[in-house]
Amino acid sequence: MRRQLHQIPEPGFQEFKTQQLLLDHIHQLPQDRLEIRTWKTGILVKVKGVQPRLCIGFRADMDGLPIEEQTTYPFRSLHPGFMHACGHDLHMTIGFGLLRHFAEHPIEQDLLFIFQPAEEGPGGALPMLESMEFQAWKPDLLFALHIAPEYPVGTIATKPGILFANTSELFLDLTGKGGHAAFPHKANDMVIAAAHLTTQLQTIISRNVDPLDAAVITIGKIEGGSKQNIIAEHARLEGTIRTLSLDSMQQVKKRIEEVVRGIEVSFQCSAAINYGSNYCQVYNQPELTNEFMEWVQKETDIRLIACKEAMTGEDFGYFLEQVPGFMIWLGVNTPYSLHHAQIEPDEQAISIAIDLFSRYFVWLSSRRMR
Ligand SMILES: CC(=O)N[C@@H](CCC[C@H](N)C(=O)O)C(=O)O
Repeated sequence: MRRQLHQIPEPGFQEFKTQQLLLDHIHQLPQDRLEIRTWKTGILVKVKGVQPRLCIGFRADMDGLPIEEQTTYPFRSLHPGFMHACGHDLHMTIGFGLLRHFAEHPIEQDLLFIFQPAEEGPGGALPMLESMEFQAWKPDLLFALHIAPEYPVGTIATKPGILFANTSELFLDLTGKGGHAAFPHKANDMVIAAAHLTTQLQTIISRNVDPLDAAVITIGKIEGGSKQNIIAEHARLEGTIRTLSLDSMQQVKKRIEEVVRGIEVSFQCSAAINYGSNYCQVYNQPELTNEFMEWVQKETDIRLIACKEAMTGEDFGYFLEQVPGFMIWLGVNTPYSLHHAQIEPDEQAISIAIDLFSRYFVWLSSRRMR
């Protein structure tokens, strides 16, 4: 299933084939305890418990990334320019594996499996959370995982409290006066303005943010100009801001606005700032997370790492604002990072995660019954 999903990566809110493939598999399961709803390109599946007193949820994200795949896989992406380079194909397969397990072996409690679109952007969690479909089935506890290239298979990592950062997308459009390459004094070159802006943005991190309160600005894409001998009238920078505190997010945005105003003056151009979508931090409910970490150490052979927080973003944070739960990293042992065209996560991690969460849900279910 992971390999089928890997071949059809789709951008956020366009996960049509992904949704259909998941639905085809879900419809093949024993249906007597299942209730299935779709929401946009997402899916919610409830597994009715034997004597339910609460509902335990698991969320998997569904979208791919605009990356041209360069893996050695025989099952490479069939969608040119798109790739599952953030492990959502594994996340969905693990979600489905858990769903299949509990459709065949129901437990006391109700379970909710959430297949959520658009995690990479513009963010499916918040609108899904607000939807009638989700609110009608809102779980009492909710869990998720994310693959971690740097950890060996058989390892998980997590921590109570903040796990992932606050994020904001960043889009900057610079407009000046184009012209002939030979007459720079008669134009306002937006390639030069973009180059200065890119480096000045980094001084916000190094000079304006408390070094003990981590923040990141990454410009991942620059576009500008149309030909080598034409001075560019327009340039566009696309990036993302990450901060551990909301105060730093506000401070960074304020400084970006000041730096951009300076660029307008020094390069005699106009600039537009758009912050795109924002995600709140992923905050693991401390009691539940500590309890889970103790349980893993006592009851499983999994190697547990008490990790530090990371500057990754995840719209799962919005779910955790409303429902207690946590997220963990799942070791998949690959030398390439998330969002890299050559990432090849070890598929053995899939069954390890299914086994881990199925045992945890059974334990949680009987424990919460007492
Ligand atoms: C786990 C992961 O890689 N998540 C993404 C979330 C992206 C949020 C948004 N589109 C942004 O770029 O700010 C990440 O890049 O951390």
